[in-house]
Amino acid sequence: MVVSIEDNQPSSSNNVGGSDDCFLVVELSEDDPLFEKKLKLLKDKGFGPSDSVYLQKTLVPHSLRVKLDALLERARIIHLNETELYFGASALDEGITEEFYSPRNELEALNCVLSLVDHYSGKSDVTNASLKALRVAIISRICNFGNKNKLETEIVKEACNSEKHLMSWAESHGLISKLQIAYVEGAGRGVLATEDLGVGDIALEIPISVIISEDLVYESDMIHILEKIDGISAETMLLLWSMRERHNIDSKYKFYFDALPEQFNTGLSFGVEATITLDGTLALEEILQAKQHLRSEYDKLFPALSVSFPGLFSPEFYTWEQYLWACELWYSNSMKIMFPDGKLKTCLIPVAGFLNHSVCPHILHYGKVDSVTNTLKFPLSRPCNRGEQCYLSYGNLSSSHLLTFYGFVPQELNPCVILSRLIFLEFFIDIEFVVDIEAGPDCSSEEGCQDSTTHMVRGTWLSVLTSQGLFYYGLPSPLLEHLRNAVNPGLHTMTLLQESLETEMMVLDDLYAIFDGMMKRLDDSVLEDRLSEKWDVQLAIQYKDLQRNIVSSILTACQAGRKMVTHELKRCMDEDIDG
Ligand SMILES: C[S@@+](CC[C@H](N)C(=O)[O-])C[C@H]1O[C@@H](n2cnc3c(N)ncnc32)[C@H](O)[C@@H]1O
Repeated sequence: MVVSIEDNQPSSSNNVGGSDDCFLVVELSEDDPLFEKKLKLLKDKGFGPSDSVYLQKTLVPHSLRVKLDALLERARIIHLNETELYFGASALDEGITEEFYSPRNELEALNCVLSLVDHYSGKSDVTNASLKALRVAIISRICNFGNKNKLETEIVKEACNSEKHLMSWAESHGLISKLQIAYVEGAGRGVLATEDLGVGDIALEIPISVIISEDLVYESDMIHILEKIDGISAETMLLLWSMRERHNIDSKYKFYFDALPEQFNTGLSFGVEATITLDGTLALEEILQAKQHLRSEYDKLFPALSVSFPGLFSPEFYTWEQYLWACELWYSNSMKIMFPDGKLKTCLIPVAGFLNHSVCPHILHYGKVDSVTNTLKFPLSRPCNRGEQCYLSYGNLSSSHLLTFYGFVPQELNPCVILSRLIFLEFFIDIEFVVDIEAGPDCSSEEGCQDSTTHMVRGTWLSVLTSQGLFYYGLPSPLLEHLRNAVNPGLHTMTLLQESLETEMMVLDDLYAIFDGMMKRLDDSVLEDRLSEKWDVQLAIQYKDLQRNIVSSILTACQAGRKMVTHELKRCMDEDIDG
């Protein structure tokens, strides 16, 4: 995505003038992997790939709001990720005017427009008063948005010595932090703002000298053995390096390793009972496959390496359990960082590794080392008040992925927020899951075949109906389209004619059957005292509850749809009889 500014002054022909007037352009980059889909969406809304929004020198508040909305509408589409695009498109196709697609997308869009304004305002010869007013309006929207999506954090206890030592060590290497570590309810450690932080403030600035990257393996005595292993990745080398370094009392990173938990409690460590509890869910397959894959990777390396090089790969440090621990560490704590040499490396980042995940994060833009300061900066995209927990987004990850590799189930958004908006899109990643449905005959011709074979659904909680009433039911259009095509490949336009309605009924019946089968597999055996269960069983129950809620809301949507279609079919037939 490119955000650009058009410096051209308006020509006299378009009847605007004055050297302090300006154009702001939100531009869709042709390099965007989702370019075609976003372009279509932009066009559907009557926009182009790089529309200019003209800003007069001064604007009355109402006009300013209109301009900001115009910029935001485009910026939202340009910043959609694949999942948001999938669901967002359905709402737009059906004429639902959506306030926003997801908290992350809204913050991206607001920050994109903000950077546009800041870039333009930074020009020494610009004295456009509207730019200043626009900036104030954007910041105010960001603050309001953040306040609506605020998550309360319950502090369990202060940081322990291991975390305090890590902080002091990192500071001695140049860390600048406006955050402090604490134990928070439900997420182990987290970080809290030590002062009121505003948009653009740097919450953390981490010198690269404390970052753990593949460079350390290349400098280590292991490298001459590791580089002889056919096809070994930098990540696997790091995994093996960290398994030994963890026990090295002279390690430069001792304070980092000392502050890591003995056990990570992700889905990869689930015991038998928790695994059984997951029966019928999508996460079960993901966990079993991931574990099987890791075990086969381990078996390729061990005990062979320990037998051949016991000095480097001591058997006591390279057990399967310790390998799994290192996998969990890297899956749940690593970040991909771009270094000044242009290389993208998977890294462990002391202190930043205490940032927990949220769908409405404070930090959106990080991940590129500043080549001037040789530091990694974590700037805020929305304010974080003193004492408030500061969050990051771990990315566009499904709930089964979060369970498997991070060991938590995302929390639903506040139900009041949901009800007040009466729309399903906000649920986004929290309740999304993937259903494999056999690909339609035309899928091979479409770009990104994965899209065509994998469909996503999410709970609607409320059945959303469009102004047209039919053919939507709060379910994503790409999924409905796919099923329509499978049921009746010749049918191209949806009308209220009998053939369309019968197709619709079959689609809804198929969907109902799929999800009804899924619901039956998600038995709801109530566990009397959940808190007395082990951590993994509790987590599995939480995940299963979430899945059940989603499936239940989809079944409700299907039922409501079937009722409507039955009604329309009856009307259609009555009209036929009446002639
Ligand atoms: C990068 S670490 C964050 C620091 C971590 N809380 C700790 O105590 O070290 C990622 C881990 O934090 C926990 N976590 C992160 N976000 C969470 C959330 N929203 N809810 C619950 N746990 C979360 C999970 O255990 C996850 O594997």
